[in-house]
Amino acid sequence: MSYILSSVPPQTAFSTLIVALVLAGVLYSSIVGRRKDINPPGPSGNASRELASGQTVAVFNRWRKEYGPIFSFNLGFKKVIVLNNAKATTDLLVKRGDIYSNRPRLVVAHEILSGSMRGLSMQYGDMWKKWRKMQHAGMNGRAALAHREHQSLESTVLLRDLLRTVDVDEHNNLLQRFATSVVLGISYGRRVRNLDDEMVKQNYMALQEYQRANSPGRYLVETWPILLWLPKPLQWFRPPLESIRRKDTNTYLTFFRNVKSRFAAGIAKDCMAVSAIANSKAGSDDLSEVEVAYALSAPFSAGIDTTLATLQYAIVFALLYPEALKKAQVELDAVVGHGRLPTFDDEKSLPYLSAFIKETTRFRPVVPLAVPHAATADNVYEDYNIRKGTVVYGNIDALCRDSTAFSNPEVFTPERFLITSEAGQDKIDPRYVDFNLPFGFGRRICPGMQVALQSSLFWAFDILPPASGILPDPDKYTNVGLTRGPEPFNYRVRPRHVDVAKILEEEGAEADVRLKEWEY
Ligand code: HEM
Repeated sequence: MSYILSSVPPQTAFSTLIVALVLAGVLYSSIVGRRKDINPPGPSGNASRELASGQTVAVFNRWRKEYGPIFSFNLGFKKVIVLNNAKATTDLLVKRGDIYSNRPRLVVAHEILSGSMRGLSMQYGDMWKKWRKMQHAGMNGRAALAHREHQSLESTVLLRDLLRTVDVDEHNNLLQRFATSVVLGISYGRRVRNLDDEMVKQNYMALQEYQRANSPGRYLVETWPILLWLPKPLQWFRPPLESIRRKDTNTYLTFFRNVKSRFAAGIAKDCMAVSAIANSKAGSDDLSEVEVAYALSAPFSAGIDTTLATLQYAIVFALLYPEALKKAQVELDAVVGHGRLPTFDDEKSLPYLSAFIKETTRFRPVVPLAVPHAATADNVYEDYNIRKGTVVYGNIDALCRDSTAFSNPEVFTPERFLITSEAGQDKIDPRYVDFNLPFGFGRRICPGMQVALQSSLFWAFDILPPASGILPDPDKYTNVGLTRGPEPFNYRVRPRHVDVAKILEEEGAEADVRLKEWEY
């Protein structure tokens, strides 16, 4: 998932001229009596340099200790506010969803390169609402049943292949292939057999261009959108970006039209593309064909790194907390037994396992700062006047470590999510019942959060330290845009009982055949 912090203003004579214009604007607004800016405390000056280290989470957490739960700073000409407690994030990002559901403006990556069609960075408004409706329709209801079937089959193949493979690098490829296939199954009803797949490569290419276009300081127009007032032929930055856009558009349209042909032939699997085709009404003001084609790429940009990192953390915590893994396995043995793989229907009977997964997402949230929101109107909160256009981060990492919400937050404790009985009364903190904090806030909350994580890994395998005995350090991260995962680590898997290999080989062979329905 990518949404990089904004760009650094360059020091040129031209910028001096613009500064003069901006100052004139500020002077004008103070003369006409605008409410005085009162910002939360924070570091002075332009914070770009400090944030350029790429250690944004660590820097934010340091500033939180220094300036308090709501702090602010300047990034170029942008004002940024970071919310670090549950009250402020709920008050603003959830309860004032009508004001705080926008995204910061991305002139190059979103507007020019993507024709304003990428939902993740889309401004809040009618088009985003249609985009979001399409995401929901494609992930829930009838489509969800097809996703579950596809995901279960892929999961069986994954376990079988993990068992056959000793090399940990190869394990990571298998996990990544699994996450990629699940996500492309959601968008296009299509399976990915290996990571050299053309659809995967082309999607990655488009994503890399988007990330490159987002690199801080790369484009003057990002800091000075006033350059968009130049006649188009004079906008020197535009032609290469538009050429990439034509290529991306072509790629996405080809993917979508492929599903359309399969739909017409009656052979398309249920997926987001199919639900978009089925729900579109001639002559309506729905998303256009090209907008739908772009919308179908959203799960690829937002769903793969996040799913993969969560799976990797589940393995890390199984290694670091073997007693928690053991409890999950005792539960699996009691509910599922040794004779078959777990299914989605077992989920409700596996509370400890589901608590383990929740705790995994809390203990090291994989999108630690969510995706930045932005305010669409001036408003007052506590003692502060927050201006329209202010960028607002909900610091998920800090919220998940808040000791007023989670007792002993630095200890991995799935039990906190279990219902306990005290004096004959069932007890659970209501905040934990639908725990979705790692998935963001309010109207922008992750639409893919129902894409369930797999339970069968722990059914099949004991997760063991490598021969070297070196365990992973959960505080060493690999960052990909706004997503983070653990640094590469070693481990071994060992089948838990005599029947595992036989079941995985048999069910794996059957899954290979059934998955052909998703192959094209
Ligand atoms: C464990 C896995 C995942 C985590 C932790 C996660 C987390 C997040 C977070 C924190 C946000 C930002 C919410 C905000 O702005 O407040 C987000 C947005 C989003 N996620 Fe996920 N996500 C996960 C998996 C997925 C999957 C599997 C998909 C798709 C199949 C997906 C699709 C999206 C999309 C499209 C958005 C943008 C929503 C918008 O801007 O309206 N995510 N996710």
